[in-house]
This record gives sequence, structure tokens and C-alpha cells, in this order.
Amino acid sequence: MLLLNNVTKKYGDFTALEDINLEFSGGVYALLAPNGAGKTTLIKMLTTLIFPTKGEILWNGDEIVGLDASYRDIIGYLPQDFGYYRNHSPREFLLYMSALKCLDRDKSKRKTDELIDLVGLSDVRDKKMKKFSGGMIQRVGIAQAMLNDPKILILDEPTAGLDPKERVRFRNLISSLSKDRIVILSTHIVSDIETIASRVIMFKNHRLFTNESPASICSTLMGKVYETDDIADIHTPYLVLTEHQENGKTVTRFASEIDCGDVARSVSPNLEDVFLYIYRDEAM
Ligand SMILES: Nc1ncnc2c1ncn2[C@@H]1O[C@H](COP(=O)(O)OP(=O)(O)OP(=O)(O)O)[C@@H](O)[C@H]1O
Repeated sequence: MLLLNNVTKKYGDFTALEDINLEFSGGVYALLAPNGAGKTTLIKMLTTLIFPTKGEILWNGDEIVGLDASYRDIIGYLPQDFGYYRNHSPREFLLYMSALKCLDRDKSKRKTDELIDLVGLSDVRDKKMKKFSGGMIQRVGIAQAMLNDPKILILDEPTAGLDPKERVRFRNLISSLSKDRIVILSTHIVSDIETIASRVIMFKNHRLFTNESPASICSTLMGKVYETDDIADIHTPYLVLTEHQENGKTVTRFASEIDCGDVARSVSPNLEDVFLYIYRDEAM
């Protein structure tokens, strides 16, 4: 189990994260927050690239700093800007990464082929990556993070730049990888994680705001989300969540603390509603 106890991270006088307590055991944990909220800061601490200013991070009871290489052996990491060689094929690149990770040569060959199949790149295993789509590159990124069969897989904004089809494929892959490990993934895109996250972790004002299942987070707005095609009818305070066109009319989805059931249709809240509601005062 991975545990954060009262973790604070400061950059000079600026506090990026304050007094964070978290527990990760198994499944997909989504760090969902707008840009600048501290997701990468947390991930960098979990990968020992930076260290907490205060507090401790423990893996099965031992501080990860003290565990050093034996902790890094059990983590797989896909950073936001994952560097790869455009002239390498996935196979060449993964073998090269295996060598950097000091993995056994024969085992690496087997593992590389197995992972290329797992991420669905078998047909292009020996093709240069320079013509690959963003989704294909990210799948190579996942494969390199999986080379050591990590107990903790950490992915920083893995779906940035992917098209909708690639996002779906990626979600399915992440979900399958989470069966026997901890997957921690950061995103500011709600649809990436709504269906696969066991827990959604949100930060607000540099503190932990929530750490719950998507269903439980959605239930916080139960009875407060409505839709109407005549927003001018709403005379109580409300927050516009989204708008879409339906039969030539603009349908407005909004949140209100006051019952609007007589003039608008009550709808079930989704994670995007909650995200927009929580971060309503922040530029996104
Ligand atoms: N090395 C640093 N020195 C000073 N401030 C930093 C440093 N790294 C991050 N910050 C600040 O800490 C805050 C959190 O940054 P962080 O990168 O963790 O956010 P994030 O949620 O990952 O956002 P993004 O998705 O944009 O990376 C931001 O205000 C950022 O400007």
C-alpha cells in the first residue's frame, strides 16, 4: 500500500500542495483537477523526482526515499513529455529502455513482444515511430512504463492530444492494466476517467478536496442539476454548466441550490457537472 501522510510541497514561498493525506491500494486512481492544481507535483513526489517539504510517503510502511532503487523497481512512469526516438521502432525503443532499466536481456525480448501485443502495436512493431499518431506513441509510452511489470503505474496526462477513438482505446487499456496493480493517472479531462476510476482525487486551493468513487462524487450534486430550453424562466441564482443544441433550441444544463423542478427538468448529475461546479471560480 502507498500512503501519503501530511505531505506538503513548497517551491520557495509558494505552496503547491498542502497537508495531503492519501492511501492507494489497487485499481485506478484519477487525479482530476485544472491545470496548475498540483497533479504533476504529486506525481513527481510519487516517482521520487522531487521530495516533500513536509510529511512522508510510505510504501508498505517504509519511506520511499529510503527504499531508493528498490522502490523505483516497482514503479512504472509515463511522464507528460515522454521522450522517444523518432527513428526507432517500438521494438528497438523498448529494448533500449529495458537496457537502461538493467533488465535481463532474454527476458526483455520476451517482455517487449508481449507488451507490444498488449498495447495493440504488433503490426507496426518494426516500423519507425516518426509516422505514428499521438495515440500510438502513448501506447509505446505505456509499454515502456510496463517493462518492469510495476506494482504502481503512474501516468501523467496520458491522453493529452489523443483523438476520441484513441482515448477510448487508451481507457480500455488502462482499465485492463489496473487489475493487479495501482494505477495513478492525472488528467483534467473528465471523460478520460469517469468510467474507469475507482477513486477520483481532486485538489482545490492546493489542498485535497475529495477522494471518492465517481458515483459518490456525483451524488453530492444530486437534486441540484437541471436542464431547460428556456433559461430566461429561471429567476433564482444558478450556475450554467453546459449548453447544447436540440431541435433548434439551446438546452442549458445548470446547477441550482434552490429547487427549480417546476420550471426545469431535474437530471442526474455526472462527473463533468461536479467538476465544473467545484472549479467554477477557476480559469480552465
Ligand atoms: N519547479 C517549480 N517552481 C515553482 N513553481 C512550480 C514549479 N513546478 C510547479 N510549480 C507551480 O506549482 C503549481 C502546481 O503545478 P503542477 O505542475 O503540479 O500542476 P498540474 O496540476 O500538474 O498542472 P499541469 O497540468 O498544468 O502540469 C503551479 O502553480 C506551478 O506553476
